[in-house]
Amino acid sequence: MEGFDWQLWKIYVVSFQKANANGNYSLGGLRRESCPKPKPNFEPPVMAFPAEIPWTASSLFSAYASFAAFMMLLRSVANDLIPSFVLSFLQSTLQHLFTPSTTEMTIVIENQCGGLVRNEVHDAAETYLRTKIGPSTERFKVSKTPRQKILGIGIEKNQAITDAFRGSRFDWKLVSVEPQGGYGCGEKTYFELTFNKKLKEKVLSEYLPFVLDKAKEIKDNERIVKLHSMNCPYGKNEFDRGSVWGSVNLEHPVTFDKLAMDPDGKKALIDDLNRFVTRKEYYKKVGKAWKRGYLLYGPPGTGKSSLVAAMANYLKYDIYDLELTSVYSNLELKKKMMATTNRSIVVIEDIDCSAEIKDQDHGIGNSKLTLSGLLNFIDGLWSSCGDERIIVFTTNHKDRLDPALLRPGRMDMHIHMSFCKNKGFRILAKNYLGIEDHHWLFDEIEALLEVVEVTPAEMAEELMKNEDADVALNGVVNFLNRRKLEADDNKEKGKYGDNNEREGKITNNKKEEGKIADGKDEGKSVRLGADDIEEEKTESAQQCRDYSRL
Ligand SMILES: Nc1ncnc2c1ncn2[C@@H]1O[C@H](COP(=O)(O)OP(=O)(O)OP(=O)(O)O)[C@@H](O)[C@H]1O
Repeated sequence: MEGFDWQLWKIYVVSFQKANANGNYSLGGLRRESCPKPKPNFEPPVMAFPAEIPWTASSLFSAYASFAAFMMLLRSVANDLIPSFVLSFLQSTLQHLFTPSTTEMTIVIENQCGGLVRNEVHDAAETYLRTKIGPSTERFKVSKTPRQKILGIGIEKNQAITDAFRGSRFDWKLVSVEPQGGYGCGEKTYFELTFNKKLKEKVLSEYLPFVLDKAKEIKDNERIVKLHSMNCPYGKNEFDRGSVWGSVNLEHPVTFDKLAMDPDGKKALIDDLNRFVTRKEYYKKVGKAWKRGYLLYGPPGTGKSSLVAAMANYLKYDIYDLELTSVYSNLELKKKMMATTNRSIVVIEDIDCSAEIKDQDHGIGNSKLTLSGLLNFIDGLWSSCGDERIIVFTTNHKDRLDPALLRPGRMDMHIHMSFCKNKGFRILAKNYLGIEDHHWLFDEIEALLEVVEVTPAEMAEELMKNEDADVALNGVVNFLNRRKLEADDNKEKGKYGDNNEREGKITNNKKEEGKIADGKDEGKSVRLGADDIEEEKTESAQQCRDYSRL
């Protein structure tokens, strides 16, 4: 046949034989001696294999070009003649037959669960995998907002991260898809989690729950605790927009181990908090709102406010400082309480004297703040507006509180913050002077503390006066001796010694008692204090826990 390249035909036939019969031929090095010799007198157009054909690079290239052209022709003929569903069936069957079966499986974790609801697994993976960025990671993100104290790091798109969990390997990849929709369509991201097929059950029942738990723990640790106040001097930030509260970051560095408290009492409180935060299902089961009330009582300067800050730092709960003197009606109280968030501590400080309720001259019901309004928020309204709430009342005079406030179920735990005693002093000496063990002045100081009443705040002030332990502790001894002499001289001036400030407070509170009595005479239910509470009765009714043994 004129113009037909028989040499190319030979290459085609040879390579075809190799692919099917796994013979001796290979495309890169054709062994011409293996080719069947053409029959004598063999002539085109019958297939011919000239015996001595030189195999050059150009002839190989021409062969490839001819083969490609032939395949294209075949394909277009097949497309024209064979129905498309038959073609796709053949295609998938061939693919199934020739694709080696993989041992791996991939889970796709999208950022949304449908609609606008965030996929918690995606968010948890994002948080968790940040901790897995290591030397093998090629790219990752770094950011910082003005409110952040430390740099935030994040996973970069298409970056693979490898994790190990209980002896198994897991490969993660963050994939980003350009938004398809119009304006307002955010970037869509998803994680691909690839693992051995055999681990499917382990992934669903162990690994992913582990990632969720771990992410929650990381978030909790990173959480910045906020102090919300009704009259926040710094105004409202972007998170408080539309809220009745303003907030600042709670910078109070106090922790439980820095607090001068009886160790047993401190442990009991920490155990109680730990139990509370893990009992979501329990509260649901018994049909109670997930809340807890604490009453902190004791003289000024014994650490009541510090204890609230320590609780907030420990739980990573925000604090809402509710000043009852600025709340004028039950309705206002309701609005303020509804604007608080879950996982928060609502503090009402000095409830005995701050609750100088301002009745309005006009109106009834919600137009004034009443004790029953407050109780309703603790038991009724509060119960229905949120989870994981803690309410703390502080008072210098527990005996002046209305028994209704102390009823079981309202204040679950009563904590007495008392004067500085030996164990409390040791904690302060460690905090302020770094004394871990013993100091030669400790015995003298501890003997004085048995007979002298000083608050932890006063003791802390003395300890801060000098960094040299000997000098500071000598100062403490002198201070305690002075106080002892003064107390001996002024025993008749009352149990707080000659502290004029305190006397003033007591006097004022006594004045207030008068007011309260007057209020009751007038039949008003608005005074939160009470001057006729029997301590014994209240204590026994409450099964009150007293942690005064400092
Ligand atoms: N128990 C304590 N342990 C450690 N430090 C304390 C303790 N009590 C008081 N202090 C120190 O005294 C300061 C004042 O204490 P704090 O305001 O917590 O007392 P308080 O009982 O709330 O007083 P008040 O009743 O006047 O509000 C604290 O900042 C802290 O430095």
